[in-house]
Amino acid sequence: RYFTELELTMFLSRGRGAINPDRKGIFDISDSSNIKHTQIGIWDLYEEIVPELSRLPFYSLLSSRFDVEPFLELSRNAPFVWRMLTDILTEVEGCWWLLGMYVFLSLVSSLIPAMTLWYESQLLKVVQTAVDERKVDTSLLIHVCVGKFSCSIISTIVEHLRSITWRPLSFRVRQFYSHKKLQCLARLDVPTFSDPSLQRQMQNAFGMSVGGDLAMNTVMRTVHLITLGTQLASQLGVLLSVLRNQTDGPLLASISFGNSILQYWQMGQSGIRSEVYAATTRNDDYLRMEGINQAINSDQHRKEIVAGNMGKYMHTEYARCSATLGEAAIGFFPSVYFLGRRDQLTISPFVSQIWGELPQVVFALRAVQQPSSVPLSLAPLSLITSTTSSFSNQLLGLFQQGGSIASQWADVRRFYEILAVENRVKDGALPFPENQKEMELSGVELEFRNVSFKYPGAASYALRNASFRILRGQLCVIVGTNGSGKSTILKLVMRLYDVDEGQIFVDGRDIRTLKLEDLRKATAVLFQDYTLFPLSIKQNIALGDPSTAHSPNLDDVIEAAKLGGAHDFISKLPEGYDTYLDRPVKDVYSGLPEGTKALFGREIKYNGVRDMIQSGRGGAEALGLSGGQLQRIALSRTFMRSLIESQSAIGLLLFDEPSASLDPAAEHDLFERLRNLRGQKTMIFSSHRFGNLTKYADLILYMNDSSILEEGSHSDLLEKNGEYAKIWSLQAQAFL
Ligand SMILES: Nc1ncnc2c1ncn2[C@@H]1O[C@H](COP(=O)(O)OP(=O)(O)OP(=O)(O)O)[C@@H](O)[C@H]1O
Repeated sequence: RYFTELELTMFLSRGRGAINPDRKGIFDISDSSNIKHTQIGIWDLYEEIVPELSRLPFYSLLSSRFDVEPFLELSRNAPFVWRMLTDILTEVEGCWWLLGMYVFLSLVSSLIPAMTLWYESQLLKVVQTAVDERKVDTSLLIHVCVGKFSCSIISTIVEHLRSITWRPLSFRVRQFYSHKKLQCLARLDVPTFSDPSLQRQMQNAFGMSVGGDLAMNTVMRTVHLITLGTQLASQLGVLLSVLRNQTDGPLLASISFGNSILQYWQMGQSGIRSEVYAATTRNDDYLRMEGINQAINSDQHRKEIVAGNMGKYMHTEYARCSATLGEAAIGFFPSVYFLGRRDQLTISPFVSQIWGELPQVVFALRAVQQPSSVPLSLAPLSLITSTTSSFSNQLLGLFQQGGSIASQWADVRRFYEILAVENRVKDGALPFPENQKEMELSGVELEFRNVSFKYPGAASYALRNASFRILRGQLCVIVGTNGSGKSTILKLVMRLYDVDEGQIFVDGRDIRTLKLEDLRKATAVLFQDYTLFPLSIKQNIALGDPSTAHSPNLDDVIEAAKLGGAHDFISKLPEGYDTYLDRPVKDVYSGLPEGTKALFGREIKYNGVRDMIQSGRGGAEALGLSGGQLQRIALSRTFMRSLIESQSAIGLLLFDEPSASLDPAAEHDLFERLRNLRGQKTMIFSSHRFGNLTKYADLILYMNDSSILEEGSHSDLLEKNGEYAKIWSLQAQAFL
């Protein structure tokens, strides 16, 4: 229970020494020798204890416990980055030269700082000679000035060209990877997709954005790392050439360099130290505050809040909790930021400040000690300190980039792993049905043999030792109490999940041997927990038959809607079949509220935009459709594939509570239509209402507590005078 409450936040891209978040080992918060507990406001933070020195760059190389993990991690991820690069180069049109150009320009721009530095050193030389000898080397001065100006001009041109190349490159890569991501997700089955570990992996790899951002960021950061390396090498060259001619140069350079390291160390002082940490809060007031906050902000609860008069209470309660908590009423990261800092003054900023002054002091001391060896001007001192600090900044930049690139590369690996993830429900090899004509005319035969099934992660069975047989063309009704396993049977027939024990046979063949696509093509289903897509009503219905959904025949859609009892109300909507059930793209308006005259007396009206959108395709949201009306749209989608004469390539119809939101007259009509239209196709209904259908059923399965208790026809079961008969008479009495 404790762990499920934990907001487990692994190291994402916080820089420095990335550690593989899915590395083996246990993060056990009760292990106090490895995990440190800190209370920050209302939050309990559990951090893996890391050695203090590990915040130094390349600590792992220097320490006695040589830690190869970050390097292994990089080498493990490198092939995936390589694959991404080859994918971009080979599959994205025109990316060869765009990427080549981008890398080339980046390299050129990385050499410019060193060239500038070199010209600066030359300039200082000119100044020093002028001071020493009272004469100016004009040709060198002109040479240096031209060089410096050229550097600035080249740098501006290169930056411009880089941004010109970057735009199309980034656009194409983004588009390519968003397709790839969608394609990958579209193929995942139910248990694989809802697996929490895959969900977490997707969160890391996709984040809030599409894969394109990941790919483009990786390319950019990797190129940046390479150019940083070049920049560093070229600056080192300049630095060495400057140091070579200066007495005390190495001493001054190492003092400046030491200061940069100290600053880097200070940067890591505040906040969370370890890359593996978890934080949780069990503060009742805070939990309640957040609950109220979420309820007030989402439109899902508005009805209840208004009707139940809860607004005022929620507001006062929120204020009370907030007052009780005071400053601590904030989320985890702000808590770390505001409350986690140690307020006492530490020694290191003083040290760093004083250290910053050291080069000048050393220089002065040396001048006093050995006046003859020191030049008259301070030019070399300033050159050495500026060159060294620029160099050490680049070097520290490299350390930081090196750390965050590792986590970026890890995201690339996760991305490709998700692309390759295998569905849990394995495809079969046998085509289905063996005889299409026969199936269309007389349906399929279905048999469950000792089937038991648990939902992934669930503790108890949703279906236990179920055995039954439905012959071709039969109508089967599954009745039973809530949660008894009715919908589960239908989900297993669709092979959304695989059984844990026992077998299911379709036309005498094990369901696992059949091609999944064929099986699903031969079946039409309406789930109890159906969903409608944020697309137009026409597309929602047309998707019942994906093979024609890209340009559906409107007559077929209307016919399906008539069968589903939806046509009448759809045609009354202003946009008819083009009405969007939920607009997937929100319109954009400026921040000023409509009707306001705040803008220098001008009235704000957005009607123009709205009319424009509504007169176009896919207009207003179909807000205000009732539950029953939405169910009819879902029914029409099922009919789209199943009962239209021209497209009746199916042999099995599954309906899970198809009439739950329908009024009695509509329910009666629906059942009549279904019975007439199904012909000889096999049909299974799940329902907890008795009567309308059970009378006509060839087979009734009465379920309770995940098991089939009784089976037979209506008259068989009445004769048996068991549970079914009891409930039947209860319901019948209610109507008498
Ligand atoms: N996705 C799921 N994950 C875990 N458990 C589930 C899931 N779906 C259903 N269950 C559980 O499996 C059992 C059977 O559920 P099922 O939906 O088959 O019942 P049902 O008979 O159709 O109920 P109802 O009449 O309320 O629709 C229930 O105990 C339910 O809580």
